[in-house]
Amino acid sequence: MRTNGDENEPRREQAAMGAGTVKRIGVIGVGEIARAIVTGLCEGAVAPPEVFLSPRGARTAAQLSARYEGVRVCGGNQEVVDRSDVVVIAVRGQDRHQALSGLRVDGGKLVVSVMAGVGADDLRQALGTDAPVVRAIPLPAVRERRSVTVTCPSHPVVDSLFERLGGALPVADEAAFNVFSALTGTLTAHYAYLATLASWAAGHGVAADQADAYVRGLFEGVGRSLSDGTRSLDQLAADHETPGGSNERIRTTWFGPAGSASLATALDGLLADLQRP
Ligand SMILES: NC(=O)C1=CN([C@@H]2O[C@H](COP(=O)(O)OP(=O)(O)OC[C@H]3O[C@@H](n4cnc5c(N)ncnc54)[C@H](OP(=O)(O)O)[C@@H]3O)[C@@H](O)[C@H]2O)C=CC1
Repeated sequence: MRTNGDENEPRREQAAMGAGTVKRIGVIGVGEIARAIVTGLCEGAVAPPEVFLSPRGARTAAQLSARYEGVRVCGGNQEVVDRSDVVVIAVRGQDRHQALSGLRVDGGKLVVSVMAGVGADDLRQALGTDAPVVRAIPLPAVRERRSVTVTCPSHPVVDSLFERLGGALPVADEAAFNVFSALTGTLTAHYAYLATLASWAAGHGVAADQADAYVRGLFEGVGRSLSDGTRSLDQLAADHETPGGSNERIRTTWFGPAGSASLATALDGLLADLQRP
């Protein structure tokens, strides 16, 4: 695994040169995460893969095929499978039966599922295939080839595919995979936290645009400090805190043991649901 940051520039260049082995990628379910994956693979790439898209969602598929030369929209999901070496399943979990029923996927294909909460066995059964099934957790920043994607099980072709999009983090089993999946469920709470800070400031008479810009700037700085892997997360917190000062006050009064426990309980509940067969 590699981390985000400027040290990744050579890797982005390598990605832009089209390094990697997958030549034909199919995508069933062309929504937001599919758009990010296809954009990351194709934008500025010298030798991007051929990409075959399902006819749904039509609007995004049409936009991607208009923008990138090697991207085509197929007449149906079976055609996507037939034309591809690697098939990415990117429908919502509840749509998988409709999207996959009746599909023939021979054992020579490689299936990559990005659906949250759908186990590999479940998917293999739904497809009635003995093709290898790899689960992955791409995030929207794969669009800029800046996000590490957790994969399970490790597969050289899939890992190299996600290396092109910012990095691959293969994990040993689906239990670990689900823990990482639960972590990704915390992202929008983070944005909501920032929005709450800005709105609190505006509520105290600060111009809303100034509050918004200031909060963004504060946390961009925090984000940059995370790329310093030599300091633990606890150390980073301590380094930002004066004993008895404002940060310690807010951390201990608002996010004390009860706050931590409440977050852990929410994560435990999410994990239990992700593990449910
Ligand atoms: N968004 C994210 O950040 C991430 C999402 N995921 C996972 O990716 C999956 C998709 O999420 P997301 O992209 O946000 O969802 P979207 O709703 O944006 O995209 C899902 C797409 O699936 C299409 N679809 C529905 N039924 C079929 C079908 N029968 N055949 C082909 N395509 C179909 C929909 O088409 P239509 O528009 O025509 O209904 C839609 O375009 C989910 O399982 C989610 O858990 C994983 C990691 C991150």
